[in-house]
Amino acid sequence: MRRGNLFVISGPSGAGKGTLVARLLREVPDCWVSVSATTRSPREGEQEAVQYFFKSDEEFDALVKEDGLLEWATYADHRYGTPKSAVLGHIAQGEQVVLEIDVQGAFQVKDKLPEAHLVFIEPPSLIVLEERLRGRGTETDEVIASRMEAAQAELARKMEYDIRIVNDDLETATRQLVDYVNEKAEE
Ligand SMILES: Nc1nc2c(ncn2[C@@H]2O[C@H](COP(=O)(O)OP(=O)(O)O)[C@@H](O)[C@H]2O)c(=O)[nH]1
Ligand SMILES: Nc1ncnc2c1ncn2[C@@H]1O[C@H](COP(=O)(O)OP(=O)(O)O)[C@@H](O)[C@H]1O
Repeated sequence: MRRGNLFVISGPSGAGKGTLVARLLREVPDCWVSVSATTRSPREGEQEAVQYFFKSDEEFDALVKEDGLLEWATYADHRYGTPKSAVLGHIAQGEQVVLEIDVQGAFQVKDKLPEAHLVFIEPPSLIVLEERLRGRGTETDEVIASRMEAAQAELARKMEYDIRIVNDDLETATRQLVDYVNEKAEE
């Protein structure tokens, strides 16, 4: 059994985090991805406890109050947080635990668990990022504008991460992510 590790994956909305994490899961058998709690509404096709645990504001308040979250942050008018006990349990079982969370949350995790490995997924350019967000077809123009604004602030912190992966060619980016996780798991 390999030693358990924590990987935090951040990057602007539309950079390809979800796509890369899905591919990582297929390639690394001892990998487990945390499901976050959020106050945003489900998108078409999203299911409770699969993409997120969808919460009302009151339910999210209760999670914060009972110290049930490893970290939480407000992103584009909604709150998102990582359920703590599942994450710690899976690391203790020797798994490669992945959090797909925003930049604010990533540094909260690093403060609490300094051994966490921070991975930043970069788009090839802001133009490509906007094309991908539009191409995904899940957000209104207003939401896309607010995510493009958030992207600038996120990209400004990329040098604080342990590794940056530019998601231009999907195969190349997948390989870089899989190799990084396997390398750390074997250290
Ligand atoms: N801090 C924090 N951020 C999260 C969490 N879950 C998701 N996020 C981030 O919230 C942002 C918006 O996520 P989402 O609404 O699913 O949009 P998407 O990333 O464009 O698919 C992204 O940057 C996610 O990485 C969490 O538990 N904590
Ligand atoms: N390397 C890539 N080349 C082209 N399109 C991509 C690439 N990676 C992801 N995409 C597409 O870009 C969109 C955003 O990707 P997604 O994984 O949802 O981003 P995020 O989770 O970071 O918000 C999706 O439609 C996805 O299929």
